[in-house]
Amino acid sequence: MQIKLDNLRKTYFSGGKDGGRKIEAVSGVSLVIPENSIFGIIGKSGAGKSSLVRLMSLLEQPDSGAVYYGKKRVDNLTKRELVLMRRTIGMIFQNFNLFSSRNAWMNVAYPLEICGKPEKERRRRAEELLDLVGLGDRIDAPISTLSGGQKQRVAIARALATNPGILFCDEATSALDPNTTRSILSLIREIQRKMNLTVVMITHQMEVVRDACESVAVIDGGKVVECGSVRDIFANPGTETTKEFIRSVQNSHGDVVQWSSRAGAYELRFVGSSTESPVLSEATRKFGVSFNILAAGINRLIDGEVGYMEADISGSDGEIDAVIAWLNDNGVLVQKKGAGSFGGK
Ligand SMILES: Nc1ncnc2c1ncn2[C@@H]1O[C@H](COP(=O)(O)OP(=O)(O)OP(=O)(O)O)[C@@H](O)[C@H]1O
Repeated sequence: MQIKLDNLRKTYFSGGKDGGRKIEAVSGVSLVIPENSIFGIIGKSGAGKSSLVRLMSLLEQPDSGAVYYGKKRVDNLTKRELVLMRRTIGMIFQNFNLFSSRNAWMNVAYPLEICGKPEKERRRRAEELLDLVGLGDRIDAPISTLSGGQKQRVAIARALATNPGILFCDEATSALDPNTTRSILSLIREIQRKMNLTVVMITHQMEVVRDACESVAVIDGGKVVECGSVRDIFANPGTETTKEFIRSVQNSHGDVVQWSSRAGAYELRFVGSSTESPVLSEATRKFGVSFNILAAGINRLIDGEVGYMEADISGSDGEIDAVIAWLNDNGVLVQKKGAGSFGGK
């Protein structure tokens, strides 16, 4: 199901409405999240992610603006309509929110209990879902005996119990180690494909966006500051906030190898077929310039790769201008360091 947000606003008052400080947590957010895809919403602490997800998942009403699931407006439902609509949404959280007094299958079956399904049916569905998330052999396990990754698998199974069309993942991997994070992200991708879900991943980790999402919105100060395909955003980040997020993943996994303490004067990004052709040697031959490469690396995204390089370019001003124009035409985005974004975005 497509999700559309139309100019959403939400203000909170810290310390009470009278005389308290006014905080515009969500400040005019409009987004279209395509159905049957994985969409990331990334922002730093305090950017407004949790406030936004509460509005999108109908846990809170906006002060103004509208939320649509498909063609239906859903931010102004009656209590009864809301109960039914909530069954079309699954949610998972950073701290799993499982009942420690119930074992694995009883946690998964909980939403079905609320819907009044008989025990036999609840058990059968819970078994099927625990199997799907790789815990078919831990159906009766007490929650306290499960690892963090296994707990999140139980939470995913529970979120899917009512067969929702939308899955919200609110910092779902933030409490997990890198290997477990990768396995949970790959499970979410597998489930998304199998069940044709629209998945919204709220996160502060660019790894999550890089490893799981097709599109992403970057939020800052309650506003969307940048939105697009993950590939375009990695290739050509338009804001300092996005650049910082990208730098954080380039450094954390050693994706960029830097063999000089000195930064190169130019940043080059290779997208699509330019990652596979010898463009730099061709550029050297054609324009008589030379490249001194100081750092390079690659980001592997779910639908391709974006190469990154820092280099000095030697030649006359005219030669350098000509080679940059030629590289741009051949799928390599070039930017003088510290000169804003590529392509004048
Ligand atoms: N219920 C509330 N009452 C008062 N202020 C709130 C409330 N919820 C959020 N805020 C404020 O709104 C702003 C955005 O907070 P929010 O929790 O949405 O950000 P976030 O991006 O999810 O941050 P984090 O990653 O740290 O959870 C913050 O200044 C926060 O203090």
